[in-house]
Amino acid sequence: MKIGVLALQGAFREHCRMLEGCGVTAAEIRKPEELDEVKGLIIPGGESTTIGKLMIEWGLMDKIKVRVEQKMAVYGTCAGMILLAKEIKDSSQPRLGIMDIVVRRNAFGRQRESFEADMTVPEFGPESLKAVFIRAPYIEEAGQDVKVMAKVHNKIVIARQNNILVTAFHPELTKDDRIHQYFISMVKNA
Ligand SMILES: NC(=O)CC[C@H](N)C(=O)O
Repeated sequence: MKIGVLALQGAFREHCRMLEGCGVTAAEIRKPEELDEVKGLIIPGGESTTIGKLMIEWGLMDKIKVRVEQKMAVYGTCAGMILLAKEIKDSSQPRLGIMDIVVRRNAFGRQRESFEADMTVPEFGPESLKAVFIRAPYIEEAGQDVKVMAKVHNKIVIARQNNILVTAFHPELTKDDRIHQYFISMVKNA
């Protein structure tokens, strides 16, 4: 099975490494036609304004939307989560806008530019998940069809809406591959 990682800007190499470690072939995606060869897509962390602009410039914005509507599984990390959100607080930046969530960018405040936190994810069992947050957003509101999977400091940081998964943090920067394993099972069942 082949999963794509949007490789325009940001932490895409780390996601590829993580997927390969899970026994899946990872493909860096830069052109719309490369999407035809993958069953799922990861949108990495980085700078959401830059990634959004490049998605339009490279002709990927509409094609990704159509593929997700056709049930391709997609997983957005941090900036990737921002790009999937229907509403971004105080911003009109380009986005896919396909998940029923309201996000706030750089939301944990200045002292919390970057931090680690442990969280419980009921789907993953009792062992807590350590996560790295870097100028992270959080989900301020989630629609009816959105399943909240974990919170940190009482803010939503993992959520799923059908074939769309998002995390406010960067699991590709840790050794714990449970989020990637979970996404791979979403791709298999899509
Ligand atoms: N680690 C990240 O992806 C940071 C996201 C970045 N702060 C943004 O708003 O796009």
